[in-house]
Amino acid sequence: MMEDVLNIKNLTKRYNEFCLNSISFTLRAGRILGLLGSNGSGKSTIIKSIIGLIQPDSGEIEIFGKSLYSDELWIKNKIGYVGDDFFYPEDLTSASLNILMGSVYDEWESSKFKTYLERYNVPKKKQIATFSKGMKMKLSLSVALSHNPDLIILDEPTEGIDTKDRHEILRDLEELSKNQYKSILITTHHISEMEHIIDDLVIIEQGNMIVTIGKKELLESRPDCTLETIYMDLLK
Ligand SMILES: Nc1ncnc2c1ncn2[C@@H]1O[C@H](COP(=O)(O)OP(=O)(O)OP(=O)(O)O)[C@@H](O)[C@H]1O
Repeated sequence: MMEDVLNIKNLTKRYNEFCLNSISFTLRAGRILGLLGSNGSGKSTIIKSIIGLIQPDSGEIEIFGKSLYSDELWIKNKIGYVGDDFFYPEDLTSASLNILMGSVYDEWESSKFKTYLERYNVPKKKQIATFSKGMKMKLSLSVALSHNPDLIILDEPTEGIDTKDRHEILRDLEELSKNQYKSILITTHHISEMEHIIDDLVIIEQGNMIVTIGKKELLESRPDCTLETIYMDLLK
């Protein structure tokens, strides 16, 4: 039986006019799960709840069979996260960040970080404060992939990144899941670009769960359609 890496049960969070309404899904080991939904449907709210950046009103979040709050430090080491929030000290360079991260993460791999910086064309000696949006995203991704996380959580990780590097990143994610058995939760608005790497889907709309399903099963239900077409139809 495949191991459950992430188990979300009845996750609920209410803001004034928005309600994330009892969301449940599972991410299994070695799989890539695409979390899809329109702008404002609640994807980042789910992701920020999983990594503990926001406090949900109710529901359960289990990571590797443990409650999110039971062993926060252990779980933080196990998760690589990239989102629109940038946490790193901007007066540093990528090279000095490499040293700092060695004291933050138990399994920091300095040489792996250097390899990612080179592969994604991230400057090493430039001050992070002067980085472009795309450079910051690629730096966050390089950090997230360099401390040996078993669960990788990516909130629109290819936003603002040029075509060549986007393809490089998608290839790396596929390799991490297929060859290294890492589990990946990813949100995107670029379904056709991600289609080939995604194994499972969770589709939400206005805070409500539409479907959680395997990609293969979904494509087989509409043999002549692309994932994007099926997705658009589901939102109607
Ligand atoms: N701190 C907050 N206070 C009040 N409302 C919020 C807050 N954060 C998010 N929301 C609202 O919650 C809803 C869901 O937002 P969320 O960022 O989760 O959507 P999303 O699916 O990630 O959107 P996008 O695709 O545009 O990134 C939106 O209506 C948003 O305005």
